[in-house]
Amino acid sequence: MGPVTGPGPGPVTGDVLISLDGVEKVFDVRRRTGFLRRETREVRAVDSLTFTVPRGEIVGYIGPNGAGKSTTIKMLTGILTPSAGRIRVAGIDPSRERTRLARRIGVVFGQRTTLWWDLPLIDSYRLAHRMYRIPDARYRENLDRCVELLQLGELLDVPVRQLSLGQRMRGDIAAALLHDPEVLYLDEPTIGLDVVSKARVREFLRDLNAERGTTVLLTTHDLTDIEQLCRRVMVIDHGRLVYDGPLTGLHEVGESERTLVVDLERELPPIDLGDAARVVKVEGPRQWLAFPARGSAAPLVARIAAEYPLADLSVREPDIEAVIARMYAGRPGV
Ligand SMILES: Nc1ncnc2c1ncn2[C@@H]1O[C@H](COP(=O)(O)OP(=O)(O)OP(=O)(O)O)[C@@H](O)[C@H]1O
Repeated sequence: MGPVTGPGPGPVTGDVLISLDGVEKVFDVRRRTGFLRRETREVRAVDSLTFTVPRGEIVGYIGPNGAGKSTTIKMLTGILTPSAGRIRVAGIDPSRERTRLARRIGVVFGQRTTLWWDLPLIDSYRLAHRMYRIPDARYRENLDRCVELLQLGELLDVPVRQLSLGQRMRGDIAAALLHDPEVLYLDEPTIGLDVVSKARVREFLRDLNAERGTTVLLTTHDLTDIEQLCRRVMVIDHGRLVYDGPLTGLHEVGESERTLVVDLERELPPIDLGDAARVVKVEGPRQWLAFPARGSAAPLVARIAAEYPLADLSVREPDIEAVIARMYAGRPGV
């Protein structure tokens, strides 16, 4: 079964920077089944994966734990070789020409750093300067820009191990960009960051994409990252692509619900709006009502205001994790 395709983001017209065609990755996992007996089991981490990403796009790549996201990114960087299928990134077969590809891509793994732990931050950048043979003027320009936009100025002489998580993450993002990569793979770039650091990282990525046209493939469990950065989302589950399209379309596929949070002037029995909405929670004078995401909140608000002593009210957008879960639930066998 192919992925569900949303109504956009429209046909791919720009040049294709990343392409996967029927890509598979199977791991042989050996397991002990007795004193001397071992059994080899196949884990199909990625299965029949086919998609393209045009230059300049920011794509969210999401799915539950163990879905195959990291395996895909490892194949796209050349760390892992596919068991079957064809991958091209900037015209290069990643597993065959990993070193040549390394000059064209940047990678940030949120859960581990590529920076030198005991050295001041600037030393990792100097090493990258030499390793990638970045022309001096370009290195200076890129470094200055990252230092300014990621606010690294006061951190350059601090050993990496002394940086906070958010500071280190900004340091890692800069390290991935000094050699002007055309593609940036980001695996959980905002994990563990506070709200302010998250916002800073997102703003930086938006600017980078707008000004330099850097293509970004973003893996995250923080769906606000996706909402704020990506027009297109790919959802993977059990190694297969199950959705490819805009985020709004994902809501529709998931037939999700929005929530009205209603504060009444006093505690009352659950609000009754018939089939239009249903009460999912009551806590004192506050009630939560779920209604279809596609519907408008306005008539519901009007009815509540007319029939109940209303003190305050707000609308909550669907939790996208829930949308995805619902989507899987509705598609047995994917
Ligand atoms: N080196 C490996 N050897 C054996 N199995 C592996 C290996 N790497 C990944 N897997 C398996 O492949 C499947 C996909 O794993 P992967 O790490 O790609 O998922 P993920 O979507 O990145 O998950 P998460 O969100 O938890 O990081 C899982 O079942 C995992 O156990």
